[in-house]
Amino acid sequence: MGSQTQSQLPVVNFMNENLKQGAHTWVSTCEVVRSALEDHGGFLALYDKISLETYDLIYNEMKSFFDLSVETKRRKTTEKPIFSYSGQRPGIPLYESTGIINPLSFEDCQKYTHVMWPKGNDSFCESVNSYAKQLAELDHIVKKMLFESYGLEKKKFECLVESTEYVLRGYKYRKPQVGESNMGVPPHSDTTFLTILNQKVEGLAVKLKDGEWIEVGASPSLYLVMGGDALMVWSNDRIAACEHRVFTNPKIERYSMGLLSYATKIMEPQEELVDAEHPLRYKPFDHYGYLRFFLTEEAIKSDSRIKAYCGI
Ligand SMILES: O=C(O)CCC(=O)C(=O)O
Ligand SMILES: [Fe+2]
Repeated sequence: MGSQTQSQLPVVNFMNENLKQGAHTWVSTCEVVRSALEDHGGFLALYDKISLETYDLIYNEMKSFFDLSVETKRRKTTEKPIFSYSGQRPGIPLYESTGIINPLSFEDCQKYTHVMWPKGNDSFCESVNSYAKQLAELDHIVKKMLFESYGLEKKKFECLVESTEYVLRGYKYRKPQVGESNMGVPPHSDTTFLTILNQKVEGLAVKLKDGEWIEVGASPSLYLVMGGDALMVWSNDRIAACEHRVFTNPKIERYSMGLLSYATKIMEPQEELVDAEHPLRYKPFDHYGYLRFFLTEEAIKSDSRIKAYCGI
């Protein structure tokens, strides 16, 4: 056998008791998080704050959502672009997903639940809210580490958190029919600032910087953390959005969950990340403007939608 090394996506352990701000492990983990994002646009997180009970509940509740009629699932829940239900799309026929906006607010979870189940569905509402709250803790730690690793002020981190809008997305992929491809979602990067994904069933793969595709495992404590297009702008291209794709297992339906973050305020590349080696690459960025631009003809025919929208 040759001594060929296999490329890997970094794995960061967030279950470590020493992972408290200021501790030795905290500082070294900040560096691992930043270099993984800079090198590959993402990493795997081991995170056990979400109990098995919450994990089972959220996937059961999401199954009950996807079991609703298409007409019900398509009910309008928001005016915002790309945040609502998506399914039965010709290019990706196996794929369905729904987004719950601001899932950290119990009231907003209730509003969403009420549209889908006018007579109420407390267990859906409670599961969404508690799952999102627990997953947002991981999102906060990752962002805090990234800010610290770049030496940015705590105040800047707090501003970002304040201007963040979360969307909790549930995904379902039906089994392909005979003769149908098992492609779930083709290679793409997300429009988010950060995306955190967990999958109940395998199928997700990530492209490393050397071009190799790496399969992500399925486990209740395993999360894929990925930078999206907004993180590219924020980091002035030091972090490239993570390319990923989904192939389904032809024998089983696939479910996954994601916590996606967006910026509600105009975002600019961090001035500390602009220097002679990294000249300013983006104009101030309106995340919701970008989401509206994303599906226009101009965006679709461009080489890079984010560069076409606000690149310099
Ligand atoms: O199903 C998944 O795990 C990820 C789906 C995805 O990447 C997307 O919808 O952007
Ligand atoms: Fe994606």
